Amino acid sequence: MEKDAKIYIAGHRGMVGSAIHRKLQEKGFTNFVLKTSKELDLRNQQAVADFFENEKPEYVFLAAAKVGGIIANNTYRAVFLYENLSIQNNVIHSSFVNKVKKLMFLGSSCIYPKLAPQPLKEEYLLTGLLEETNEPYAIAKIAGIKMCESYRKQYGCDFISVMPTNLYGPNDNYDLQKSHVMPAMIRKFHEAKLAGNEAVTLWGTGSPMREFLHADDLAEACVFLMENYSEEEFINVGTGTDVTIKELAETVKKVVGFTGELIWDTAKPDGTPRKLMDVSKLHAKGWKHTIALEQGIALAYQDFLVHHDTLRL
Ligand SMILES: NC(=O)c1ccc[n+]([C@@H]2O[C@H](COP(=O)([O-])OP(=O)(O)OC[C@H]3O[C@@H](n4cnc5c(N)ncnc54)[C@H](OP(=O)(O)O)[C@@H]3O)[C@@H](O)[C@H]2O)c1
Ligand SMILES: C[C@@H]1O[C@H](OP(=O)(O)OP(=O)(O)OC[C@H]2O[C@@H](n3cnc4c(=O)[nH]c(N)nc43)[C@H](O)[C@@H]2O)[C@@H](O)[C@H](O)[C@@H]1O
Repeated sequence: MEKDAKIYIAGHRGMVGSAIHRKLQEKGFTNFVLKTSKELDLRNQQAVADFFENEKPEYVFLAAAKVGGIIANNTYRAVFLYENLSIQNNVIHSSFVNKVKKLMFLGSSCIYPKLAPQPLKEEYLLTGLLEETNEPYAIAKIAGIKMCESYRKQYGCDFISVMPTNLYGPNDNYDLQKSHVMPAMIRKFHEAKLAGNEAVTLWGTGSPMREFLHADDLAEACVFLMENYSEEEFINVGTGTDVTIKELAETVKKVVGFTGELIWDTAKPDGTPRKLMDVSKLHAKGWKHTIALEQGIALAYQDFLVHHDTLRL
């Protein structure tokens, strides 16, 4: 990517899009096209077609999506399927029509079968049944992977897909009904500490295992892969290590400084028992994460405190 190349970051106000924007600026890129969902609703096919025809971006990071934690995915199943399919279909097809030089589609580790062997190798895609709570979202993400693969095969487009593991960091969503586990824990422990509560209630049994990558690490990987990866097969992005949700809770509790008890609400779903990424392909390409989990949680908590008034709560 040339330093003055015209870059469109779809979803630049979200956690991932804003991290990619910061990383590109840090690396000296200057020419961005940025639109909020109010300015350009990516579900609207004609609006997206007009935008690409007028702006002619050269590079596209597709980080706009309907995103949420386990309960949001399970509750708004139709919304997650319809909106994600619409957004990605419109952006990927318009990128083809308007001869975008390169596009990156962001998927998620939930594309893998629920009971796939661990760690998850890229070749395990479509080898078994998906986790029930996020099947519609995962189906949309798999369709996005196949869009990029098919546009490359049929039309020769340089469209790549990256599959990030569970993420956290600045600009995360802290709405307790819709968020992922990390922002939920940060907010719950913080508010319980301030209120002097004796216990915090968390979801499920605490036994599932999850891998966590800081959004700034992901953004660095995305810029690296945009510049160094042009293969048909998608690529996993993660740390290669995971923790139980109980272990995560203990670490977040320590960082936030909450000293009370944990209550596990087992009426809430656990989701996939484990989804640890195999990151050997990414490491072989020359990229490795740098932010350790406890350090990353401290950074995220700091950001939560500083930007509390403007966060999605
Ligand atoms: N968070 C995770 O743990 C995680 C893990 C793996 C993969 N990912 C992937 O990373 C990508 C970004 O996720 P994120 O966590 O950054 O989500 P996020 O913070 O919720 O940001 C999503 C962004 O998408 C934009 N958007 C949503 N609907 C839109 C629409 N109809 N038109 C235009 N823009 C729209 C929103 O723009 P406005 O702010 O302007 O409304 C928002 O800023 C997604 O593809 C997600 O699947 C996330
Ligand atoms: C990355 C995303 O991961 C999502 O799966 P997934 O890791 O289970 O999503 P999370 O919502 O992060 O939940 C991870 C684990 O943490 C538990 N958990 C404990 N307390 C809480 C809490 O207060 N809030 C939340 N949200 N969880 C909590 C939850 O039951 C689950 O076992 C998928 O639904 C998406 O499709 C996407 O792939």
